[in-house]
Amino acid sequence: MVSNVFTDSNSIDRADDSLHTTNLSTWQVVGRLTRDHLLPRKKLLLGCFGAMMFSAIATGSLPFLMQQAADEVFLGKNETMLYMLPALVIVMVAIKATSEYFATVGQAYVGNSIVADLRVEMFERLTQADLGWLQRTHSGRFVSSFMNDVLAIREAASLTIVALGQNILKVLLLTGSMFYMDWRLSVFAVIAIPLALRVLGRQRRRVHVSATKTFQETGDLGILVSQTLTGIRVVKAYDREAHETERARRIIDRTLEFIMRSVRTKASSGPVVEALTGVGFALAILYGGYQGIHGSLTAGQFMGFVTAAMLMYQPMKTVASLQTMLQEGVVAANRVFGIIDLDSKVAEKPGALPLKVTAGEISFDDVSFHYRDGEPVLRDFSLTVPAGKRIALVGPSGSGKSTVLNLLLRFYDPQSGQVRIDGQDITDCTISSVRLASALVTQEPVLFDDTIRANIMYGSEGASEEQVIAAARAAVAHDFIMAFPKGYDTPVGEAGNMLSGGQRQRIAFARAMLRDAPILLLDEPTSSLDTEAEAQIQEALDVLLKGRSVIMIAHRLSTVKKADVIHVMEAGRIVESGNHDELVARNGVYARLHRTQFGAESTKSEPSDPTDREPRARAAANATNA
Ligand SMILES: Nc1ncnc2c1ncn2[C@@H]1O[C@H](COP(=O)(O)OP(=O)(O)OP(=O)(O)O)[C@@H](O)[C@H]1O
Repeated sequence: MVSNVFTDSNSIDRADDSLHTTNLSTWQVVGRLTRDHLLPRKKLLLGCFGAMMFSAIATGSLPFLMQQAADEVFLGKNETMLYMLPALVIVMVAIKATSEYFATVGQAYVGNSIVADLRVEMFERLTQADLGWLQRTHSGRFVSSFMNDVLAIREAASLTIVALGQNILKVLLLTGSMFYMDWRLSVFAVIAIPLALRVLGRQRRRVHVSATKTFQETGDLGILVSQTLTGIRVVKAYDREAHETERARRIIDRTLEFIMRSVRTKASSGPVVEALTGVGFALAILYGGYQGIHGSLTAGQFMGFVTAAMLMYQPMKTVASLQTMLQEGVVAANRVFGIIDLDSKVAEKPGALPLKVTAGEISFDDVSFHYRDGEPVLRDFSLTVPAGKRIALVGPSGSGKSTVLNLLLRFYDPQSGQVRIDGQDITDCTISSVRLASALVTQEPVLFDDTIRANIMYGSEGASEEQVIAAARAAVAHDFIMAFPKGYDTPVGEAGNMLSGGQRQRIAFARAMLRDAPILLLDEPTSSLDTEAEAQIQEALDVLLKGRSVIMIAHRLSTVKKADVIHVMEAGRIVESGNHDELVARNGVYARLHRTQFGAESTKSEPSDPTDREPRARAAANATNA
């Protein structure tokens, strides 16, 4: 059954999961958690350990009190002790209870603050990670690390603290008292421990494998949930609900199987230690009893020893099975550290200075770039955008248009050549100053689940209410915003789904307007809209373009015509440049695109007449809405 589980062809194809995990051993993980997260909290930890020590001492004193009770009260008939011993027991139990309370709260605080630290570190790392790396990995995998992996690490950290602070101390104290009482008996009691450790080593490896699979499957479930909900319209339209549910069921079944493998192995580690040490314990009783009959061992000594041995077994079981119990935490930590340790390829040079934008001239000089080795995307690409001018990039799908914007925003750095803004190589400048120089408007407007105001102010947090309203007015958005009962405080819903496409795009324009960057990058902001919505945003687009250096990726004739120069890209190079009429007259790539891509919009009449595009745009819009 398990082998089927491993080889199920319906599992989700994980995008190179090994990329995101480190390969640290149990003790390396414990060492790193101790160094990075436990030692910085050493005062609190010392408090915890102090509380644990009191608890251990109080626990360790109980066998002695038992011994005294047997020897002094029962055999010695000592009445003073009859009253003293219960009082002492109450004091010790009170110390034990109080110190255990503080130890538990302190330990939970440490564990949960490690979770908080790791979540912040991962989030920071993810927001700074290279786009290429992020795009190769499904977001569900990251969500799973945030939700599940860190909790497993917390358990591992708690186990380590308890094992180190409480149980090891208890084991040492109780073993000390056992050896103090009778060393020969003690040797019998601990004789089987080395054998137990060997068996546990094998179990540790089994748990490690199951835990790895469990986390992968849990990540897959996250991916499946997120992609099913994102594509729910297509899932329903293609009648795939049952298929997706079946896929989810298989992943959930596999996860259950792997969890149960871990649980079975871990659950058996306690009994394994118990069975093996029980043999030693039986030998100790045999030897102790023999000594009681034939030797000098008193009943009190024997009872004290037996109490110490019994009290020692539970903490010893915990310490001995620690490696096995820690495996889930180790696997989870390797996944989390894989994210935290990630190096960005786009890095700031030491001593990088902020970009100084004077006029906003952009130039690409002999830029070559590839995402994957051996698959060039831009080849010796050169382009100049004079300050305040608008250029349009057109070209077949995959010709590298979006890549040009990616490089200008430093989402990636080119392998050779330079990208310059006002003569400064942007790889010599700080990343944030380069990104602040541009405002990006994407094909699909990106809105966050917040109010309209927050969405407009995204990236311009210091803006005043008047500035927000002015930006919205310029983007021809103010009137429709005010028509909502809550105005600017209207929530836009997940990804803005409570607004229409045209409204979303105008909010995105208002955001870019408020940002007021000297460079504007447009990734065909009208292509996802139908003709009516497109007509609504043309006016807003005209205001947005005014006075900026603009690179626009254009699929629509109406957008292309707003450019001063049109550059035609093919296979990572500019192959033609000019204005619309020149390029059509040349009868080259542009003319072909004009006929096939946006030319279809205009075959019936005047090319720039947007109403001629209606049937195609409607069809496209209907397809999107399907
Ligand atoms: N993150 C990525 N990793 C690997 N390859 C990529 C990545 N992004 C784009 N590519 C590849 O680079 C090439 C150029 O892509 P790009 O998105 O720049 O083209 P485009 O001209 O903007 O296309 P479209 O008009 O379809 O949006 C394509 O072959 C694409 O498959």
